[in-house]
Amino acid sequence: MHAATHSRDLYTVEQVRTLDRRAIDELGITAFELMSRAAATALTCLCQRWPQARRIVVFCGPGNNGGDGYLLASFAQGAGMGVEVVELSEALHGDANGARATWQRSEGLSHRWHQDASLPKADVYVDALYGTGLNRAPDPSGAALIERINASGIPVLALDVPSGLNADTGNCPGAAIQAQCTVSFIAAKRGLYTGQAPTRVGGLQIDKLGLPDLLWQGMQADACLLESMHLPARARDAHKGDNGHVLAIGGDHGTAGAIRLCGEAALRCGAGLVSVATRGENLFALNSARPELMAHAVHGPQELQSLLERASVLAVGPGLGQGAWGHALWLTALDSGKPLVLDADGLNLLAHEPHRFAAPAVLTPHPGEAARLLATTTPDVQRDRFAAARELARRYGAVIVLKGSGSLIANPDGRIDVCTWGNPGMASGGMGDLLTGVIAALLAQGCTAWDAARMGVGLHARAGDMAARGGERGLLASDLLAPLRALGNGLGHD
Ligand SMILES: NC(=O)C1=CN([C@@H]2O[C@H](COP(=O)(O)OP(=O)(O)OC[C@H]3O[C@@H](n4cnc5c(N)ncnc54)[C@H](O)[C@@H]3O)[C@@H](O)[C@H]2O)[C@@H](O)CC1
Ligand SMILES: [K+]
Repeated sequence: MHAATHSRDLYTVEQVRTLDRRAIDELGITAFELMSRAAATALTCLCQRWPQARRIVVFCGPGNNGGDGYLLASFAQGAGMGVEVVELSEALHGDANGARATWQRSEGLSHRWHQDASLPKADVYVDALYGTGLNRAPDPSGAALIERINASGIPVLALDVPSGLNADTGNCPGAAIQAQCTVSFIAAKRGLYTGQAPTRVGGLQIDKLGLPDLLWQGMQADACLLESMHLPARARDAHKGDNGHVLAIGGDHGTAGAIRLCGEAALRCGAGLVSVATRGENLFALNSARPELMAHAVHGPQELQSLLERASVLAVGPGLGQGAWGHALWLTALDSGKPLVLDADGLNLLAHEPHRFAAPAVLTPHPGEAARLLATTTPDVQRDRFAAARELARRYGAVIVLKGSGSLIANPDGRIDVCTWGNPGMASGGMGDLLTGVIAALLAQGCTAWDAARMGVGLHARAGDMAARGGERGLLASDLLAPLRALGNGLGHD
C-alpha cells in the first residue's frame, strides 16, 4: 500500500484533475496504472477494515470510478475472494473499458443492474458507481441502486467518493451512498469534509497513489483542515486589564438566556472583563446566576455609549431581536468602529442594512442567515458552501464562520479552514450564543479576527465533542463551558 498523506491541505476536483494530468503528462504514468494503484490500495483498505470478508460485490458505474471497481474486483478474485460485479450501464468510456476487459478476462461474474432483481449478498459492498465526474444528481436507475445499497444493511467501502456526493462542494444533489469507509485517491478533495459529506463518507483514508511531492509544486491548496489551537499560557504578572473587555449586547424580552450564555463563554475563554448590555428585566437573573458578569440595563443608544467606550471587543446579536430596541443598539455598536463578533439578529439586521467592516469583524451565520446576507436561498448556500463563505467574506470585509456540519472559516483574502470536529448533539439551542462569546474573548485577548475565528470554532467544536461523551442527545450548551475552559488552557485531549 502507498503511504497515506497526513497533510491538512484540501483541493478542488479541478486541482485533482490537474495533478492527475501532470502525473500522466510529466511523469509518464498511464491513467490505467493510476487506476490499478487506486484499486490495489482500496482492496488493501478493505481487507484491513474487514479481515473476515470472503465475498464482496462491486458496483461499477460508467466512468473511471467504475474502472477502479473492475480492477479491484479482478485483484480481489485473484486473491481468492468470492466476487460479483453489478454494472450500472453497458456503455463505458476510455480506461474504464480496459478495466472491464481485465475483469472479463478473469471470467468474473457480472450482472446488469435492473430494478426488479435483488442485490447479491456479500460481506462488503464496494461502491464504484460515480466519483469526481458526477456533475448532477444520479440518473433514476443509479439513484434506485444507491437507495437499495443503502437499505441493504451491508457495509460499504466507497472508492474515491461516496457515489452521489459532489466531491467539490459536499453537497448531494440527489441519492448518495452512505459509506462506512471511503478511500480517496491522489489528494483530499475539499467536498469530503463539509455539508452532507460527514454523514456519507464514514472513515476516510487519503492515498496519494505513490505520486511524488514534486507533482504538487506550485499548486496552492484551496482550503485547509483546521488544526487545534489554544492561547499561550498567561504571564505570571497578568492583570485583568491585559485580557480585554468584552461587551455582549442583546437579550431582548424573553431571551436573557442567549446573552448569558454568550457572556459566560467569554468569561470561560479568558476575557479579562465581560459586561452585558441588556434589558433591565434581565439584571436580576444575570447577576444571581453569574455574578462575574457585569450586567447593565440599557434602554437605548445613550446608555450604551458609555459602555462602548470601556469595551475593547463587542459581541452583538444573541437575543437582540430586530425591533426598535435591538436595531438602535445594533446601529450604535456598528458605528463605534470597535472590533466585534456579529451573530443571530445582529446578522439579520445586517442583511437589511449592509455594512462593510473596517475594524476586525467576525460574522457567524448558519446557512439560513448566510442566505439572507447573500439575498439567496439556504439550499443555494448549501450547494456550494465554499463559494458562499468566500463571497460573504469578500462582500462584508469580515471573517466568516459558516456554521453547520463541517463549519467553514473564510477570510476576505480567500483562505478557508474547515472544521471537522463537532457532533449532532450540538444542534441545540444556545450553541451559537456560546460561539459568539468564545470568539469575542479570543479577539479581546489579542488574536486577529482570522485566528480568533479559527481558534474559537475549534475550541467550541472540540468542547462539544468532549461534553458529548456523556451522550449526544440531551447535550446542553452550558455543558460546554467547563470543557471550553480546559481546552482553552491546552488541557484537553488532541
Ligand atoms: N486518472 C484519473 O483521473 C484517475 C481517476 N480515478 C477515478 O476516476 C474517477 C473519475 O472518473 P470520471 O471522470 O470518468 O467520472 P466518474 O467515474 O466519476 O463518473 C462519471 C461518469 O458518469 C457519468 N455521469 C456523471 N454524472 C452522472 C449522473 N448524475 N448520472 C449518471 N451518469 C453520470 C459521466 O458521464 C461519466 O461517464 C475518480 O473519482 C476516481 O475514482 C482513479 O482511477 C485514479 C486515477
Ligand atoms: K464511488
